Amino acid sequence: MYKIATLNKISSKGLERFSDRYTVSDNTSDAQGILLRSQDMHSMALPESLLAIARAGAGVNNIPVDACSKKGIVVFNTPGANANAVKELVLTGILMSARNVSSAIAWTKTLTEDISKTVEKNKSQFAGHEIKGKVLGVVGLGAIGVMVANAAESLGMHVIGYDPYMSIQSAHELSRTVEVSESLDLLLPKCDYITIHVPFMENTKELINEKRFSLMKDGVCLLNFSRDQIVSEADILNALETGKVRKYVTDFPSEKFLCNDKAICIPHLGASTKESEENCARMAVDQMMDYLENGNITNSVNFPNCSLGISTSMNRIAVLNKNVPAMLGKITGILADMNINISDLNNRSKGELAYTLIDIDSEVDEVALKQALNVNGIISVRVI
Ligand SMILES: NC(=O)c1ccc[n+]([C@@H]2O[C@H](COP(=O)([O-])OP(=O)(O)OC[C@H]3O[C@@H](n4cnc5c(N)ncnc54)[C@H](O)[C@@H]3O)[C@@H](O)[C@H]2O)c1
Ligand SMILES: O=C(O)CC[C@@H](O)C(=O)O
Repeated sequence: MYKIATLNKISSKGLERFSDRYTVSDNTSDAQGILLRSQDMHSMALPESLLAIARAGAGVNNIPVDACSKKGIVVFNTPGANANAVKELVLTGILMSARNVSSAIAWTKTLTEDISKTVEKNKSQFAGHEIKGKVLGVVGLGAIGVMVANAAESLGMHVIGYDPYMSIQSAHELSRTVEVSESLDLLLPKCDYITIHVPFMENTKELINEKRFSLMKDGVCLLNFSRDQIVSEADILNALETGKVRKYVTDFPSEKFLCNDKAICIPHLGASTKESEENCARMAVDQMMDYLENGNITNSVNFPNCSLGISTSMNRIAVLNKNVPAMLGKITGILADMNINISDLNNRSKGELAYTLIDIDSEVDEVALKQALNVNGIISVRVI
């Protein structure tokens, strides 16, 4: 039996995929797997039993990924599974800002009498502009950025994108007519709207700051559906105050934005659609089960993708190790010394980490194997 703990509400469309070999609860003690959405795990003690964490979503900044790598805990996310939901809310944000929708609705709700006359007399204060022909800058051309760029183009916007690490898949999916900028600083002065779609990491912390605001057009609209700390709070508040930024549409409200008329605050709803929650949950559960039952890794953010398909051999050995020279030779040498015959093997690396899956046709003494493989560079060993 495998024990799975959920830290957030995970769609039943995902949870129902667990077979009767699994129990699911919110109790993390003795859990082999954790499923979560945005719950912050940084101050949580990781149970010794934990083998994998699956984030039903894209961002993993709520998970202590480095600590997990050291302990041999594989961290998964669900790339692209919620991208369409975010794209639709970003377009909503652009249109709401262009047509002053949120302030207009708030004003309309204050009306008490003679409503149609008052509306016609005063509506001009909320007159907006069309987005057709306006320039949109998309920072980060991953799953969400590419969808936003393509959709905005089809609404008549001219789109400029920037992503120094764009994947082949994104390059393939991005509309040919989207202009690709060589640098962020060259993109900023050209845009009427700028939308951020990069992950939150050390090098994207306050990516949008005072210096970057100074490069933008006066009256630009900034949209942040990525993470709060990618935009400097003090600097965006100042930019709203001076009028450099006309509107800030954010999925990450804080006290200071709630009382600012120029901020359109959304309560982290980017991924909150039935479809997206189901997609993320299905993908997270499938990846978790394939890892626990077969040792296969798909869409991990710390360990490499590696598969030997469904396990049909007598035993499968899964070794998480450091990506240093001679590891594979060491592992296979130890198996040879134990008179274990290898029938299939896959070894993959990603940055400083590597993973080796080995199918064997014989029984194995798990305790003796783990003892023999307790050598420098090996993080963990599992017999499946
Ligand atoms: N609001 C929400 O509910 C919601 C939902 C999903 C994702 N997100 C956030 O959006 C982020 C992006 O999601 P995604 O699914 O598109 O992820 P993704 O990994 O597909 O795309 C991120 C892109 O950013 C690029 N990038 C990284 N650093 C960059 C930099 N300095 N400048 C420009 N580009 C850079 C990467 O190369 C990648 O192509 C997530 O990490 C998450 O924080 C929020
Ligand atoms: O789970 C959510 O609601 C938000 C997910 C989102 O922030 C993500 O990074 O995928």
